[in-house]
Amino acid sequence: MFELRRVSAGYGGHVVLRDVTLKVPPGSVVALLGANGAGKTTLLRVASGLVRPFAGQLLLDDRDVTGLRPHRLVEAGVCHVPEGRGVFPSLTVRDNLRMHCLAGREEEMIAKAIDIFPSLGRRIGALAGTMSGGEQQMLALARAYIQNPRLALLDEVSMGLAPVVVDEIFRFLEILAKEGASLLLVEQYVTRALAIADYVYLLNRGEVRFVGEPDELEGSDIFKEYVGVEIG
Ligand SMILES: Nc1ncnc2c1ncn2[C@@H]1O[C@H](COP(=O)(O)OP(=O)(O)OP(=O)(O)O)[C@@H](O)[C@H]1O
Repeated sequence: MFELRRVSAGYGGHVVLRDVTLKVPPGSVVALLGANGAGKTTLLRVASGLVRPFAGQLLLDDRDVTGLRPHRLVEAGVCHVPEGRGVFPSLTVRDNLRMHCLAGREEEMIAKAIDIFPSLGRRIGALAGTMSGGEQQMLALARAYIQNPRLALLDEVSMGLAPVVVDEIFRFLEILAKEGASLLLVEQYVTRALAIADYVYLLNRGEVRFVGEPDELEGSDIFKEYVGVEIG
């Protein structure tokens, strides 16, 4: 179980998250929804150790991991696929993948990446920056996948991509979850996120306004109230 317990966080003196409690049970998919600026990206940054909370705790299997450096959280199985992907454009696909491989297991782990996204195999020697947005996103996801994450933090991973690529990415997310990873998913395609989610959190101005199962949200006006549009 991964948990943010009563977390407040932000940047400098600017408070973005206020007293946020959020739980990601083992093997579950949690969708984190909210309007632009609600604090979703900040919450993922807190979860991966990039932003240190002002108050509150991060717990991983009841162990207090608050204040651990990001690489320690990676070692504990927390993988962050950030907004903007974070791939290195001037490195090849192979070298982007190699940076996330364990010593001595490079070939096996790269094969695993190609197996899940065959198009990466066809571009293995290409510079990442020369690939399409969809291929770069697949590379970012493959880097997380080959590390066998226990918790994947996924920030708008389908943003700006063609529908056929979005389909492939959602198929991948289902495989990732079936293989046992927990997912914390920030996603603009709300209906698609709800279709694979076990639980939903709705964030508004840095506070949690709703926690429940997707069915409960679909039947209520609360999404429209805080996000300003109907679910769709
Ligand atoms: N590095 C930063 N320094 C200062 N303020 C920031 C920084 N990043 C985000 N903010 C502010 O924090 C607030 C929440 O931003 P955040 O990106 O977490 O929201 P979000 O829900 O992910 O929004 P979006 O859907 O637009 O990405 C906003 O007011 C934003 O301007």
